[in-house]
Amino acid sequence: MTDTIFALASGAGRAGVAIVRVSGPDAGPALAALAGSLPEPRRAALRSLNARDGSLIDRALLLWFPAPQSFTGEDVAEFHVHGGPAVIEALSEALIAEGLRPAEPGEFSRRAFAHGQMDLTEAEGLADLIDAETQTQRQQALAQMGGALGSLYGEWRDALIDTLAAIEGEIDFPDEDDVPEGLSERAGPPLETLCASMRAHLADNHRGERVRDGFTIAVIGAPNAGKSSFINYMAQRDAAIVSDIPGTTRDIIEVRLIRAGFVVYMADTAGLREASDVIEAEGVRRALARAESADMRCLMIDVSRETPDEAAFAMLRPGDVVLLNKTDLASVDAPVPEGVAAFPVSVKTASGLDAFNAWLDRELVTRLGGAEAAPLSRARHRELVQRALASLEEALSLLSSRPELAGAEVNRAIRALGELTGAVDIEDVLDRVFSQFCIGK
Ligand SMILES: Nc1nc2c(ncn2[C@@H]2O[C@H](COP(=O)(O)OP(=O)(O)OP(=O)(O)O)[C@@H](O)[C@H]2O)c(=O)[nH]1
Ligand SMILES: [K+]
Ligand SMILES: [Mg+2]
Repeated sequence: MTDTIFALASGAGRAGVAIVRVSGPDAGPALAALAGSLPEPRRAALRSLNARDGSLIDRALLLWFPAPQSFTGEDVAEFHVHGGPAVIEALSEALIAEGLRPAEPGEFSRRAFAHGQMDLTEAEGLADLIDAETQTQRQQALAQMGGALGSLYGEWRDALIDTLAAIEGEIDFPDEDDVPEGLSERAGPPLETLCASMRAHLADNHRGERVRDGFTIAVIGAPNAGKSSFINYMAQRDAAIVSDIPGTTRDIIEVRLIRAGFVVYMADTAGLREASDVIEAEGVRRALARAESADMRCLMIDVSRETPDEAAFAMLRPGDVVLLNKTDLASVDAPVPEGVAAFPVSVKTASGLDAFNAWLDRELVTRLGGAEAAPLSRARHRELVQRALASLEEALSLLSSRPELAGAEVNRAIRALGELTGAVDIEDVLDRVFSQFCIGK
């Protein structure tokens, strides 16, 4: 017997209205117990809510969605009450008295998924939409919630099931005359086509994941170059300690920015030099690791003290940027590596920073923008598509020599695609996906 669950579906805190959502077989009886009787399905009704002892909880607007026409596919009731913490507490107590229990994170969406109201990628899109803080995140989440990604993966999976049938037919009823060439001719081209589609799907420069999770920039350079001063300027607050003592920053200090409609995480790092103690050495190690993993490196150079050198530039990749800082103290005309942008700036006077910011915004739009929302938005999707692709490449190489092994590889790919949409029921995958939701979703 399924539990009946409830949760605050609107935001916590004081508000004009709070919505408490209930889902499960006892939703109707609980609603009737509190409101006196069930309102008409899908029509708002204003009623008094009373606790078991007859005391008034609140006057509320009620909605009753009998299964299956509801968000979860179960019987669902919605209580629109006044949004004070005491009202919500009293209503929660009354619902618990009716035998209901508070929902776990993501439990409503998980039930919707279990009742076929949405596939896994759509559920993820819904979670992303609720978390969306930028317009690009919102557009991407809406596209995914609309089923764009799920239907693509579903089409791939259907095509593979057909191909698998062809391969298995060949294994079970080998035609002496045309094995193995016949199979390669029939199953080869569709597999090649699918591999090409998957490769194209993966070759998106991680655009969707960057939009969803943020674009990362590591600010690196020698001690006292002005990295922390720069981070503070970008964040418009004193996020990192600035001092004239070289080696001030040891830990990585990350600030979150919204630029050109994209979430950007900019990391201040320890100045790079021969460390004077173990703590600084750890700071330098972390700085180098962050520089390695970031989407962009921003090398800061104090032009009043250093001439830019090969060793510092060696950390940069095309698309990275050099800030030639402290131009209020000295002027500079240094060559930078091919493909790397450079800006003479003074963090102290803010000179040159507008030009840098304009460049950064343009870069973000070029790298992450696009006429259409990127379909692939999570590392989970990328890993599974990669897994499916690897199996299909293996299958292609085995098709003519070992069709039964090729069939097993195609099966693996089908399973990976099934994991993407939730077509194959894997409890731990579902646990992982839905536990990232917050309560009330
Ligand atoms: N004149 C001048 N001084 C600057 C400028 N930018 C930063 N400074 C100064 O340079 C010194 C070092 O600045 P920080 O921001 O702490 O440098 P950092 O690169 O973070 O240093 P570490 O954390 O020690 O690696 C401070 O005294 C800053 O006030 C600038 O554009 N012009
Ligand atoms: K410093
Ligand atoms: Mg610093």
